[in-house]
Amino acid sequence: MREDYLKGNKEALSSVEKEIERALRPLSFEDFTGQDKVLENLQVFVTAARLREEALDHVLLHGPPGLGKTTLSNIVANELKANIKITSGPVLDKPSDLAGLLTNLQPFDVLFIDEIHRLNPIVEEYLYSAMEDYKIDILLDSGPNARSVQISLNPFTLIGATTRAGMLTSPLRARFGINCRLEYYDAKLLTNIVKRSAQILNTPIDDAGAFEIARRSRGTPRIANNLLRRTRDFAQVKGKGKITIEIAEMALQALDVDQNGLDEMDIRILTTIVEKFKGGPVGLSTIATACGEEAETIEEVYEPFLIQEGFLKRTSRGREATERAYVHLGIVPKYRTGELF
Ligand SMILES: Nc1ncnc2c1ncn2[C@@H]1O[C@H](COP(=O)(O)OP(=O)(O)OP(=O)(O)O)[C@@H](O)[C@H]1O
Ligand SMILES: [Mg+2]
Repeated sequence: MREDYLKGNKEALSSVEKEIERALRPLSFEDFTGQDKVLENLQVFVTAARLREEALDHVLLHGPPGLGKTTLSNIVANELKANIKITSGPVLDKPSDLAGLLTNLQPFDVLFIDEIHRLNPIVEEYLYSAMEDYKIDILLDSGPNARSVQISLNPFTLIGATTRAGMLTSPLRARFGINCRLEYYDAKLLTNIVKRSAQILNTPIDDAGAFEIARRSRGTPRIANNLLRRTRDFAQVKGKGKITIEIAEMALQALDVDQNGLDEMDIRILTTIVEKFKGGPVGLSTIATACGEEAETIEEVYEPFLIQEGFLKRTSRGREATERAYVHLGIVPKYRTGELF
């Protein structure tokens, strides 16, 4: 389930879990932990827009899954005291789908388009004039009577979220006045997030227990919250209800989350590169086939964290396992001779 969820397949969640996720989601800038720079900037831009009684400039949020893009979009709308309409790239099939949403926006509303890199090119082009001049062309009638009329929209803010900023076309990217990249969270920030969530879930937790979950959550609040919920189960069934370091360690081991927070697929990727491809360099699609995972998921979900933590290197010739990966896997680099790392 966790992989499904990380892939962005939110349908993989049961309704109870969706409910919990909603309860854990921060609603104001104040509630939101971390991403200080992004937050400070957004706060200034939101305040300025409100003072001038203008729509906030369009915002692009990008970064790996589960770091808070959707959460922040909702917060921005809240702080603007505006409504938010939520949709996603793959859902907007044709320009008329988008026109329907745009024409229903009230002044200064937020339109949130998730997975904006997956917009159909025709819809994307249609979005350009809406973003630039708050105007769109609508086609009336069809056949010989067809004519298009231009209509004005209320000023609005588009917030686009993507895990793949590199896949955005440059004309679309250029139309966002505010561009924010979310980074992985350090263990200290995640500890605060875990404690806050535990409090909302009415689960007692001590500092060491919270830190243990935090440092093994791949720098990602969504994973931290998921691990917290699973650990809570262990605390209830195997302990006395409180999450301690012993309970956290037991739960994380049972969940196959290792000491560095790497999970089974992370390990499979590293082991494959080391054992089947002599440590690399090896191409992404080859790794994907060997691991039985989609290349896109590896690139989007697993690789950024493995690179950031120094287990993997991306070179022009492909992916390479680093010395840290060998050490972590407990494997001596027997294939490599001469210039080691
Ligand atoms: N800074 C934060 N403080 C507290 N909780 C957070 C924070 N960021 C994210 N979360 C929690 O993590 C969960 C995932 O966040 P969110 O859905 O916003 O991620 P996302 O970046 O939109 O992910 P995806 O790319 O998969 O859509 C949320 O339910 C929220 O509760
Ligand atoms: Mg999201």
